Amino acid sequence: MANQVALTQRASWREYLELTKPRVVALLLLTALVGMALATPTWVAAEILIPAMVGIGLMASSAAAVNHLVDRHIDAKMARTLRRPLPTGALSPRKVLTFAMVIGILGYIVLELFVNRITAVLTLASLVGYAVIYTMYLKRATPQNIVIGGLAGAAPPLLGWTAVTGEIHAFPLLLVMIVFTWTPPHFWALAVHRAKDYAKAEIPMLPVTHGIAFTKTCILLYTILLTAVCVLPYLVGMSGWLYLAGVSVLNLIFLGYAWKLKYRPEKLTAWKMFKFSIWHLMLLFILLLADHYML
Ligand code: HEM
Ligand SMILES: CC(C)=CCC/C(C)=C/CC/C(C)=C/COP(=O)(O)OP(=O)(O)O
Repeated sequence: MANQVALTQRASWREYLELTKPRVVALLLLTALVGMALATPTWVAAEILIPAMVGIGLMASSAAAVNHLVDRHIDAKMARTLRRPLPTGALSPRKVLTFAMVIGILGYIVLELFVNRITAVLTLASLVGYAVIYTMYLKRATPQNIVIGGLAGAAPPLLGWTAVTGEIHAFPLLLVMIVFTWTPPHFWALAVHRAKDYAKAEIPMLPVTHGIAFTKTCILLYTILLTAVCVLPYLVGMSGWLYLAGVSVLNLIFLGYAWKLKYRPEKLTAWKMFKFSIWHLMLLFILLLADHYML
């Protein structure tokens, strides 16, 4: 009996954790950390680093939980998402709403009290951008949904920077541009792989509205654009040769995938490109960090 109770409790913890899209939030937090680090020549003071990571992490998790809540009916129609806590009935909509509100408000208070107003307000704007503008409106309205909605997910490097300096600067905006141009190849590669799922759920993702061939062309064009945007931190003197050399290798591999997907696709090329997109962005931000502290 006691074991049974412990098992139920553990299962429910896992479900709340799943609501927060933990791996996505972890990568968002890495980009915020790099935004903080690049804002100062020394290491970031723990008094800012800890509350900024906690506050941004809580608010991004809250946005992810709202996305689970609002999308529960379409998630139930797609093979990839039908085992989520709301479609399975493991959590009720009321519990998810309460959870999202509690962690969202907590995150805002942490940023407002221990970081600064500008970071709190910009993080709130990102939460609204993803949970309301993207999830409730754009996702169902236009195939450009993820391009525009991508701005919310691209904001964390700027949030990190403002947490340390209290002001907006062109340097973190370059990092925002990198994540912004990375998002279409990241998502459309997955959408090509899962096009049937999105069609079944009647979500107007690009492969559904404009076909697979056109989506692959867009992926290739955005990947070329991303390659150019990634050079900007080096050109403005924000990063050095270590970043430039590393990011060039990453971009060559990413371009290779985009080219293969368009002209020589195999069954799993789109899925492999999606998987690589995550390594691409993670290693790119680690390179920025290494370049900043090692050189
Ligand atoms: C509008 C923008 C975005 C859209 C539509 C999008 C879409 C998706 C989707 C549908 C998945 C799930 C794939 C699966 O079920 O395996 C995914 C996975 C992922 N995304 Fe994104 N994404 C976006 C932006 C971002 C951003 C900004 C980041 C981080 C900086 C990110 C990081 C990740 C990571 C780490 C995963 C893997 C999660 C896992 O393995 O559980 N995404 N993305
Ligand atoms: C405060 C702040 C920084 C907010 C960041 C917002 C955030 C969590 C962005 C992640 C983007 C993402 C995973 C989109 C997928 O949604 P989807 O509904 O298209 O994918 P799904 O079908 O897997 O749910």
